[in-house]
Amino acid sequence: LTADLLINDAWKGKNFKPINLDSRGTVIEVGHLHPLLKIRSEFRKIFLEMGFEEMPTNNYVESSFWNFDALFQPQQHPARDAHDTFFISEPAVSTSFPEDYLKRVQKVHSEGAYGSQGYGYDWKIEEAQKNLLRTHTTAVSARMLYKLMQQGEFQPVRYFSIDRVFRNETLDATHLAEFHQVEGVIADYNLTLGDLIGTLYEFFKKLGITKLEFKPAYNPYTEPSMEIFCFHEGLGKWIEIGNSGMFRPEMLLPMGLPENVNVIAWGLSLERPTMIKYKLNNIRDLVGPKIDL
Ligand SMILES: COC[C@@H]1[C@H](c2ccc(C#Cc3ccccc3)cc2)[C@@H]2CN(C(=O)Nc3ccc(OC4CC4)cc3)C[C@@H](O)[C@@H](O)CN12
Repeated sequence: LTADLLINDAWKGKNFKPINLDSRGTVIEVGHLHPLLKIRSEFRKIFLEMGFEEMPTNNYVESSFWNFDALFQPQQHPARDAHDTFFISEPAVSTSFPEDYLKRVQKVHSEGAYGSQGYGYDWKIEEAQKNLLRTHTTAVSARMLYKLMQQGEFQPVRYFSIDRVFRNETLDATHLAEFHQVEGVIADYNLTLGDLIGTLYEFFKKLGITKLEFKPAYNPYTEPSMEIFCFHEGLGKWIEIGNSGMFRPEMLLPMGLPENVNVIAWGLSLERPTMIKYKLNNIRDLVGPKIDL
């Protein structure tokens, strides 16, 4: 039956086969959501359910100041080396920083402050000005905590972010030069390590993970720090599922946060849970060019 047959009633002389109401429509090849984006939506839903506000992470290029110095990460730390970090040649530097805050950061690194002896090195602004591809979304968490105190009186907040970070690492089956970091941050009065552990139990329970173990770890910007492990029933073994800690006073006090405010935070990647859920062994099956070698 066509439009022409309908126009001049020619259809009336034609024999049509009976309509088969049980037949299925033509299958139309449609698009699919990328697995990473599906898992990202799952994490976003969990954070929103827990009362977290999403941080603005749309700046892949960051200054060394916000990516490292603001986090009390010393300028000679190996992670700030070109072997681990992608530095940007154009624009090579950022030059506008909050003057008084920058001075407090310089002091806490070089001479020490707030009861901390600092690192005792000659802190250089040129090092802090170097632009890079952010190595963690914790740079955004630092910006948000500083901004919080610029808006007036401290108030408790819960922030989260899920976005790309870049590390100049050796590539292998499970590591690319970039991955998506998932990060949760809670700032409130008198938070303890118990609050961090309780929050982690609540967060991972929503992922169906209940058997957690914590191992002491080290991060330049958190003390204490803990690696997070879970017993994965499907894999039948303990696996590392993230890292966490309490931001150091040397990071928080220069921002102007009150002494009785603590900030707990944790991070994990988006790729690892996605690869496990979709039973992928090579990260290139998840991202990157489809090259059949
Ligand atoms: C250079 O590697 C960094 C990345 C990535 C990572 C590590 C640490 C942080 C962090 C942090 C942090 C700490 C303190 C304060 C703020 C942020 C973020 C991402 C994962 C972190 N990891 C990781 O995601 N593992 C993971 C997470 C979830 C998961 O779900 C399955 C259903 C059960 C499975 C696995 C652990 C390892 O994969 C690790 O080898 C690789 N890590």
